[in-house]
Amino acid sequence: MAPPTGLFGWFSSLLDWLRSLFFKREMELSLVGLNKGGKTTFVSVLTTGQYTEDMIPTVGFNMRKMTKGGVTIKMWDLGGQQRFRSLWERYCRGVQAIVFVVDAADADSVPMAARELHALLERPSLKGIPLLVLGNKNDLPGALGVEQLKEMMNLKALTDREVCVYSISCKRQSNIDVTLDWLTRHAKA
Ligand SMILES: Nc1nc2c(ncn2[C@@H]2O[C@H](COP(=O)(O)OP(=O)(O)OP(=O)(O)O)[C@@H](O)[C@H]2O)c(=O)[nH]1
Ligand SMILES: [Mg+2]
Repeated sequence: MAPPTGLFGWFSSLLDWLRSLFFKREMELSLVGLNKGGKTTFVSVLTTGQYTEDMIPTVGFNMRKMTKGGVTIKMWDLGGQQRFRSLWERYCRGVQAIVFVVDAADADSVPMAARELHALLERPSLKGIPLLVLGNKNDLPGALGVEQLKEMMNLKALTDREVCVYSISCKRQSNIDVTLDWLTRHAKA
């Protein structure tokens, strides 16, 4: 971790540290979404702080763990290719949040992403689990914004759970901090 600068930075790291001593919490989340959306890249940015260009498609799934402000986050990073989508439901059961990553710069893929999302969330085993939709690759020209994604993916129809949407870029590391804040707020007490 980079040393904090100034008194405020020092004080806030101290608070983080104290919080982590007294309030250890954990959470489990699953990352789903069509292939090439950027799920594995997102996990890599969160855990290493580095953006790497040459990701290989996920076969089956990967599991990664990280700790942030006393919250241990266990992440199931699932393969998005057609043949792995039948695994999603099993790995989403019992998690504190489902994170659905969309390639916001590939508008043609959004209807298919929306179909897969709604089909997944119809499963009774996943009832009520909070959903975070990440419109990734907002560094690319023409990337869809939050309102466009809400509309195109018919997110208004999801009324039985908390739904949040952020526009992010793993490449520019934009909005990664607010995403991580949302996640840690959903840890088990
Ligand atoms: N421009 C841009 N490209 C990105 C961004 N995030 C990821 N990519 C690229 O998108 C491609 C796919 O990324 P992955 O992380 O492998 O996607 P995935 O969702 O894990 O794909 P599967 O494992 O097949 O489901 C890679 O070439 C990444 O470099 C981003 O924020 N901006
Ligand atoms: Mg992947």
